[in-house]
Amino acid sequence: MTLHIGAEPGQIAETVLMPGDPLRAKWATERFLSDAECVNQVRGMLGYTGTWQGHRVTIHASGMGMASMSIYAHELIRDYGVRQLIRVGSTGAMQNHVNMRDIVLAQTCTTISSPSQSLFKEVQFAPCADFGLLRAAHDAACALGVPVHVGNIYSSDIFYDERPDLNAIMTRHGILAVEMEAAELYSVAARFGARALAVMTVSDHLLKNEALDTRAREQSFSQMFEIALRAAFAPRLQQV
Ligand SMILES: O=P(O)(O)O[C@H]1O[C@H](CO)[C@@H](O)[C@H]1O
Ligand SMILES: O=c1cc[nH]c(=O)[nH]1
Repeated sequence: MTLHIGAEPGQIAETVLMPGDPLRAKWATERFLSDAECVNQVRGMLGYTGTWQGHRVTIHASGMGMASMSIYAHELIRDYGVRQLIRVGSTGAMQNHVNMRDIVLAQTCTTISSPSQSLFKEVQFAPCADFGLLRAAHDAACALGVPVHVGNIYSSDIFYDERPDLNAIMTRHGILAVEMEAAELYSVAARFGARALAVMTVSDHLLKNEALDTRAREQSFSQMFEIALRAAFAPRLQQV
């Protein structure tokens, strides 16, 4: 047990999928995993371990925001020996060519504040995805015929943003979409030598003012989970 995770040693798999929403973790477990057991309920941050096509995997929520992600990624890697972490989240598109429900793979993340900044100070660290996971996720999306975009995203620590000028700068510089966890996930994974990737579904469009409802965000992102699971267990990665 850690301060925030109630699982016993060995109850968490080396691969963890991390949705922000605990109820998305429950939904995805019921849909994708066999022989699943609930391994964490502390603070309602649900985590489940089971198998997908014979591979052991944990689906554990991160909560919203980089402060919350930072705690779970840290404890999962440091205390439970997790080796690869894939965020499975929703995101808001910032480009016209990115459409609702498209998949966004975060190659790198831009941020103006994150928990890791207290460590980096004047260093402008560039959090980036594990290339093997990124390539495997892109392959999986293409094989499934899902529209997919790979590039820079904006990890913000504010959902109700009062800085439209900032969003405009991000859009001008080609940033695909905004979300609230990936930069910190990549930074913590880098610190501990683990692999990380963020696979996201476009749930909102900042330029077109479109949005999915709450139920869709919780229970309709099956392609995103399929892509994340295929990427995690792509045959090539077993040899790493
Ligand atoms: O749907 P999740 O994975 O929670 O991701 C996005 O949704 C939340 C905001 O509504 C933030 O956590 C953001 O990153
Ligand atoms: O607009 C959005 C949509 C999802 N997540 C965010 O952080 N922002």
